[in-house]
Amino acid sequence: MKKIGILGGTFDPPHLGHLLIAEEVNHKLNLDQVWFIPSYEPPHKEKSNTKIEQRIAMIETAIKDNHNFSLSTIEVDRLGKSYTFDTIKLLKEKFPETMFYFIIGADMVEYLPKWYKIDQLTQLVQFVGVKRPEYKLNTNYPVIEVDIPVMEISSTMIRERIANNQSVRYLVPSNVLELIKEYHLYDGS
Ligand SMILES: Nc1ncnc2c1ncn2[C@@H]1O[C@H](COP(=O)(O)OP(=O)(O)OP(=O)(O)O)[C@@H](O)[C@H]1O
Ligand SMILES: O=C(O)c1ccc[n+]([C@@H]2O[C@H](COP(=O)([O-])O)[C@@H](O)[C@H]2O)c1
Repeated sequence: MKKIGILGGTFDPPHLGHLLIAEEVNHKLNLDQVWFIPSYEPPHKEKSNTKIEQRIAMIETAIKDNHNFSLSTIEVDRLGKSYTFDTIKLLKEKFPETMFYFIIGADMVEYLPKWYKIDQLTQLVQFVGVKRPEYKLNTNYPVIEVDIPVMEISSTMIRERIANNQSVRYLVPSNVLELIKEYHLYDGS
């Protein structure tokens, strides 16, 4: 049976935290691949101001040098709110022989009780939780913990630093930074 990790997210923009958690989980759980799945419309937060094409382009460039990583546009193709239950159901139909591991940071672990059809979802997918500053990983839901070097990086932090004219070098991959500049993202222009 194939083992595929999924990192779902808004990726506005993708940063080194995303890449490191995908890499660590991929290695520690011996996965075949990790698929990055950008949400079209996040289920629980404001729709991103960044065009979906630009979020996709940033993910593609961020992951292109890692042959274990790939992009899936399954949620973008579906449009509407991107509930994980709908995505996993579709993936299980398309790939019945694959075991899916859904990777989430501790902020999302804390939020699990509010996920759409969470009790059914935990029957379909194995959640994998990773530490994140200021959030707790302990939960009553079945979540495997994978140890990672904890990183205080978020997309919010990247957007705020750019808006305040601070450097984000070494917080996002350099090719993502080039795209951020090309698209004039987050700088108020
Ligand atoms: N530094 C990090 N450490 C651990 N998990 C992270 C980190 N950054 C993001 N994640 C996890 O990656 C997934 C996708 O995150 P997302 O794309 O929303 O980024 P974010 O940094 O949380 O964004 P924002 O600040 O805009 O809310 C989520 O499960 C989130 O918990
Ligand atoms: O399905 C839900 O109810 C649900 C609620 C919160 C988050 N998620 C998913 O969790 C992933 C991380 O969310 P986010 O907002 O941090 O990008 C992303 O794939 C979301 O679609 C899913």
